[in-house]
Amino acid sequence: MIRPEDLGEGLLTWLVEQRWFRAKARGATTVGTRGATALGHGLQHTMIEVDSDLYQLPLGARRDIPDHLTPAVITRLGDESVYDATQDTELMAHLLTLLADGATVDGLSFRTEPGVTLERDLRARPIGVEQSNTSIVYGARYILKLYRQPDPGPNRDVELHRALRSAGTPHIAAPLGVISEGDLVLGFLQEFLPNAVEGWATATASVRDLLAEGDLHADEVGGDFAGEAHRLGAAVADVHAALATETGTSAASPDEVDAEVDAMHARLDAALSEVPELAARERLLRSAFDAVRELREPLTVQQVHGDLHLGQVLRSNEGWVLIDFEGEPAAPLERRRAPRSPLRDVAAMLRSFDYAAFHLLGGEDTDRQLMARAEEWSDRNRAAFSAGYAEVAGDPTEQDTLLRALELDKAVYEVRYEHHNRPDWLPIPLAAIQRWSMP
Ligand SMILES: Nc1ncnc2c1ncn2[C@@H]1O[C@H](COP(=O)(O)OP(=O)(O)O)[C@@H](O)[C@H]1O
Ligand SMILES: O=P(O)(O)O[C@H]1O[C@H](CO)[C@@H](O[C@H]2O[C@H](CO)[C@@H](O)[C@H](O)[C@H]2O)[C@H](O)[C@H]1O
Repeated sequence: MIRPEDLGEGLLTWLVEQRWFRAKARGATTVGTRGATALGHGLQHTMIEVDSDLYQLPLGARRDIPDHLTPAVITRLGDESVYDATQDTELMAHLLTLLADGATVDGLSFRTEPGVTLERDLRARPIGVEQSNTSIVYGARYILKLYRQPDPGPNRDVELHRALRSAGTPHIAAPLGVISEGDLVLGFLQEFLPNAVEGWATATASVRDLLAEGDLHADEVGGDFAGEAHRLGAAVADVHAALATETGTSAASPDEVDAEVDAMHARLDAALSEVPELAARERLLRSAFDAVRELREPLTVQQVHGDLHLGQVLRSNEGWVLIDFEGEPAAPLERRRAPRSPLRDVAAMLRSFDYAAFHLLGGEDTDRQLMARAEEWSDRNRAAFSAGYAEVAGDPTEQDTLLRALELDKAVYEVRYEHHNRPDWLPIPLAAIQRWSMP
């Protein structure tokens, strides 16, 4: 068995470089083993505790490392290189076999969903996209997501996919199997959509088309996205309706509404302390949040996606599919599981249209004509999305006070997110907040 403690500084240095390692600012100082299971074929499943956080780290070790595995090497131990096994196609193929067998190895169980029989011997490949976890694709049939920092208890991604599957919505990738250890869900196998394209890629291609055509309007260029935006709105509304049927809805009490508004103010406080440029808009933001306290209609809450944006929707041959129901990254488990207004997802997607429209333009001295075009694209697609949503689950624009507060709250969240992760993109949410404040 490989003991992570024996990998020393090499492991600590490697960990902080991984996209999925969450405590980057704090760094990694100590590593301990919380579980190690030999799964056969040289694959070792390992749970490590880095300082006080639990991570999943499948490991492999070889004397001679083939070229394609060199980037996965963590460090050397004796005469072997120890590496991240998620990048080893042979070892990952073995995981599919364990799932197909319904195996149990020590405490780890590999189970398919009821009625699912898996195809075996499919070629495994790491998906190789930027993501918070690590996913492996099998043939063109399945995708397995290994949660890098699994939460104890029911896994929201799995539970909500199961609920949506049972409601029969076509707007998800079917759940096919789960790898777990006790109450920790470690892996989730789903149908892979081979020809699907991320919403962000198609939307931003459309924006590029428009910006390249200085004289044409958004509805005149070849890559107009409004039809897709409309269908996406309807798909999100269908998912909300299905979640409401399967997991219920309730009316938030006045105290709960107050708590929600207090949380918006608290997020703003945190953002203000890090990004002083926001101070000029503080009054506008606080009054938009407080307006929610005065709403007359009861606030309906239910399970929602929780982290919706154009990178979380795929356009498949059959239509739009929503993925990744884990909820807002980095939010505490309780907050991710709590029922929320479905307008949170709507607001988040509206923000995403704004991002897609403006992400190419950057700072303040941008060409006015291009800014006007981007705004036109954003308005057109936001309206189309809302209209598509309205056809299935009620018009979100009729709740404009709530929608405005939720969009601004999301923009404040994005200010912090960009400040920490992509400072070059900070002007996008800042400029959006600035535009709102204009008459
Ligand atoms: N069912 C699927 N079919 C095809 N591609 C998928 C599927 N699910 C996810 N993907 C691809 O994998 C990427 C990461 O998936 P996601 O569930 O968002 O992982 P993470 O939680 O790590 O961000 C997505 O952006 C998408 O490109
Ligand atoms: O995809 P994640 O679940 O990790 O979500 C986080 O990262 C997103 C960026 O990858 C971030 O989304 C923001 O940028 C998107 C463009 O890259 C844009 O479409 C979104 O509207 C915007 O919020 C998301 O906020 C964050 O939680």
